[in-house]
Amino acid sequence: MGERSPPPAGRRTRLVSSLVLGQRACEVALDPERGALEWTEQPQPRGGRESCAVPISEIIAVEETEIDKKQCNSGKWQKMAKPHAFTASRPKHLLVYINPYGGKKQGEKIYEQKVAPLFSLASISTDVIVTERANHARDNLLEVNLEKYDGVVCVGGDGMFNEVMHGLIGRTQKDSGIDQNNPKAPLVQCNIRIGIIPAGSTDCVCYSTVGINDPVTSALHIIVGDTQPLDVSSVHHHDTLLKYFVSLLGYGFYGDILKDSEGKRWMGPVRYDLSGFKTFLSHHYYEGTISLLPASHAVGSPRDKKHCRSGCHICKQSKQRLEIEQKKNGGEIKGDDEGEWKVIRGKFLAINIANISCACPRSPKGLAPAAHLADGSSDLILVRKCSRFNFLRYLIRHTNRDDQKLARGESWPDFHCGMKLTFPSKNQAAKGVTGHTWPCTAAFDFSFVEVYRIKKFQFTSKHLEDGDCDAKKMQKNRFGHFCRDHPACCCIPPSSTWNCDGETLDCSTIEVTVHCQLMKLFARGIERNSTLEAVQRQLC
Ligand SMILES: CCCCCCCCCCCCC/C=C/[C@@H](O)[C@H](COP(=O)(O)O)NC(=O)CCCCCCCCCCCCCCC
Ligand SMILES: Nc1ncnc2c1ncn2[C@@H]1O[C@H](COP(=O)(O)OP(=O)(O)O)[C@@H](O)[C@H]1O
Ligand SMILES: [Ca+2]
Repeated sequence: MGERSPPPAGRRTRLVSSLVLGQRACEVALDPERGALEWTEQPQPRGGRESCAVPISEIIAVEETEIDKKQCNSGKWQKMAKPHAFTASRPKHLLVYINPYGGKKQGEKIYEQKVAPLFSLASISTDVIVTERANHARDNLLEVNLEKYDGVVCVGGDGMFNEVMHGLIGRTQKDSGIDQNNPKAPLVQCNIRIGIIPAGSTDCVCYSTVGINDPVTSALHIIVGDTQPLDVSSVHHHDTLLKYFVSLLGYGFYGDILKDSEGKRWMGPVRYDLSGFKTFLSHHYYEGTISLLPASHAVGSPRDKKHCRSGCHICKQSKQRLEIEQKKNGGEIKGDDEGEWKVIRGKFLAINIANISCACPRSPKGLAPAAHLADGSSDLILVRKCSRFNFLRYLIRHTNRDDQKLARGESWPDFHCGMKLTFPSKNQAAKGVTGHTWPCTAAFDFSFVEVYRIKKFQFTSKHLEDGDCDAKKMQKNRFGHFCRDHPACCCIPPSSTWNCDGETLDCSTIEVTVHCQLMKLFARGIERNSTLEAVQRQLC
């Protein structure tokens, strides 16, 4: 570095130099206008030169090599004094919790092999705690001195993330004198960021906020200090806080899968498939009453085709709204009870509340593809009693992967309804073919599925409304032939359990409130795949 080309009038100096990358000579430029480091290969004899650029804010470390090998330590790269000081928002000290039993039990290995070397390269110091029991991380966070850390990292799945989040939310409310058991209490935002290194069974929070469950990608988001605000919902039973959740609160299908899978943890992530198959066959439905308060402030609907992406303007609007409200109320965020409650009674196979899309490798678009990470609302999905065949059609639509790249002339089979999506070849395009019909793959396009964007929710199971279990009915159901609706089982379970970020809740009667942007993650949301989204827009 060092050579200067004269700056054009009104522009800042562009530093240009030559660099040897392996055997190839490159021209390297530091462009202050674009805030990027660019390098271009010197033209090859047979033509063609490749150009690359990296934003300065995303450079992890700068290292120097000595030209005179005698002077250097066996030719090793030398670290500069402050290689991490590229932007102010980068963490320098992190507190790391590893669940050694999450997912395929690879948490410690993933951290040691893939993450720790990157943290060290970026000069991040860490205190690492390998958990010894469930709730170890949560309890530790309630008393540890957090002031010395710039963030907390959890290595594990959604359950582990949920635990760390409880520790931080609990700590923040305790320090501010807020009673978490009061469902109407204005909660105080947590300013310390959480980074998730995926090493669990579903990794839905990581996948939905980063776009992939890859430990290295997550580590890089932590290192460069990305910030992604996140909605959190609280679940109360009368005046007792049961839990907070970020991904899914599910009753019926997902509650039953979780309950069944609890004893199969030794199997690892496959436990969910096995319990899923079993739960699918049992085909239980549950009766109850739902009350919901629509998210009148929310822009958009659960059926939108425009999904929450990096820099989402809907989430930005929510942030502005929140800041105005905080200024008005002296820093507090008051619960918003405005609007008219809607009451729905019925028999449901599944009641799902998704705070975020709930995208994960099993369902790349998620249960609620249009849900936003930080808009202060959740998407409520009600799947009413229907045939097994229809429920299977609904489930299969979640496996849709239409966010993958498609090359010209390539198609991918849509086994859901027997149609194929094809990106037109150049010849076809020249003849005006824009692509085959976009298949009808929305999981919500069924008469037995309803969706709502909500800010509050209540549920009471029918058997509790009726004054609990009718003894005669329960006795009758001991004999399979009395069980008309469930020929394959010997009793109708009166109620299911709630699956709350992968943990079961003991109460079925609950009250849910969405807390806009209560947490912050080291992430930046899912980045746009411009090529693909352009194709989709063309075809739709
Ligand atoms: C026929 C195939 C149908 C596949 C349907 C896939 C839908 C997947 C939706 C997943 C939503 C996940 C929401 C996130 C929940 C997590 O927070 C939570 C905790 O995660 P952690 O273990 O990492 O701590 N994970 C879970 O609750 C697990 C959800 C289990 C989803 C597996 C569902 C498999 C269903 C298989 C049905 C088989 C039907 C076969 C019929 C012939
Ligand atoms: N050392 C430990 N022993 C047992 N359970 C633990 C330990 N550390 C964390 N847990 C609990 O394990 C549960 C599941 O962890 P998670 O990392 O989400 O794995 P998975 O994705 O496989 O469910 C969480 O609820 C967490 O509280
Ligand atoms: Ca949301």
